[in-house]
Amino acid sequence: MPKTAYVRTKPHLNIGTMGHVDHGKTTLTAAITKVLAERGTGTFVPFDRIDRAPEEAARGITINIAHVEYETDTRHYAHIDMPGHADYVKNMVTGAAQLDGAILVVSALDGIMPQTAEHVLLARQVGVDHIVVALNKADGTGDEELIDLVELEVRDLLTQHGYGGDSVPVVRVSGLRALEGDPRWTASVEALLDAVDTYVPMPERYLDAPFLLPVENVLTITGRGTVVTGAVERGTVRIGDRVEVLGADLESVVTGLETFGKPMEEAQAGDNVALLLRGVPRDAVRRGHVVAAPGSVVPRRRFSARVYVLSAREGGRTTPVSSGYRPQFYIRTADVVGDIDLGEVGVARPGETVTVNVELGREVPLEAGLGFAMREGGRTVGAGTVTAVS
Ligand SMILES: Nc1nc2c(ncn2[C@@H]2O[C@H](COP(=O)(O)OP(=O)(O)OP(=O)(O)O)[C@@H](O)[C@H]2O)c(=O)[nH]1
Ligand SMILES: [Mg+2]
Repeated sequence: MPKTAYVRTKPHLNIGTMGHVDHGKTTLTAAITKVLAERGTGTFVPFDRIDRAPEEAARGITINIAHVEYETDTRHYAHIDMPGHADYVKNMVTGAAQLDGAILVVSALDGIMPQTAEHVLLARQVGVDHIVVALNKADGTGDEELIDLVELEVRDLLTQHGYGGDSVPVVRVSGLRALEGDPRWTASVEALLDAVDTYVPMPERYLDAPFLLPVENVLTITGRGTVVTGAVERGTVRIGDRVEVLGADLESVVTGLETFGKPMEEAQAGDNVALLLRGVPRDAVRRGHVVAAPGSVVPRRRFSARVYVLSAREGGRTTPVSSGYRPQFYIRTADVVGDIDLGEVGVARPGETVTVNVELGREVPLEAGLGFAMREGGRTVGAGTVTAVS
């Protein structure tokens, strides 16, 4: 049976759930789909369809990012549910790099925890401009004053990272009770969705720019070929278009185009899509590669940047970094090692902001203004913005 084509009736945005492990992101994601399925604008995706890898089920945590799709009255959303566990921050960054807005899930019982703060910092760095807060597990405490304190704490954290914490919507919800169908908490999830609809603006989409898509994932469809997925950063692409895969150093032709299993004629900036690429071996393409209009971007290795070195209190290093330091750089969906040159200053202490020159281990598409995070040994050690590419 032919699949039903995607019909673009509402503006499309990419959002997602982030926050500390076990604060209820996946439960809330399932609850959102349930509430909207009951309204008739979505399909219910149960918890175990979101955390569906055997290891996720066994350990009771999210490891991989998962995508679900739904509509509110005014918008079509792709929603990425991200892992909160400290070991999978890498996957969280890949998810966050595709978002137009994020739902920060904070357990009202626990308040801010290390990955709450780390995710806010990383979201800021990879270009998420709007956050809505879900104070989750609000069913679990009879103490409203305690929740008030958590709310103040979260607003403060957001302000520290440039999100204007005073004006960010903070909605008290219970994903679990909403999932169980409790009317009070179903209403709380509806209130959260209304906040997302009204607070997260439709971003400017650069439709006229040359096509560019950072690769999030690579799959094989037996008998058809290699598929890459991700959110289109700019431009448009149609079946039959020639594209270049930067990182794999090959050219190909788009022979299929889908969003959430629905075929489309043309994908445009913001769309979360799967591209079928002709003649591309599965092993040639990886997360972090970039699919682009041929010749439209020249990948580079060297750039200068302003970098903030996280303090120990923020989970960063306790000792200074000096020239020759080689952390991993998280740029769009890529993570690539890079060598830091601090010039005459020579060292940077935790808590300082410095100008650095970087030489990456491989070429990636770079441009001034691009944000990135630096990580080492499983923790985030710095956050920066590209100032010039050389
Ligand atoms: N009381 C209460 N418990 C909740 C609520 N939401 C989630 N939980 C419970 O909290 C635990 C963790 O929920 P998850 O949804 O897996 O949390 P998560 O944030 O997705 O966890 P990671 O993805 O591993 O970071 C589960 O036992 C849930 O049943 C809620 O609103 N109220
Ligand atoms: Mg989860």
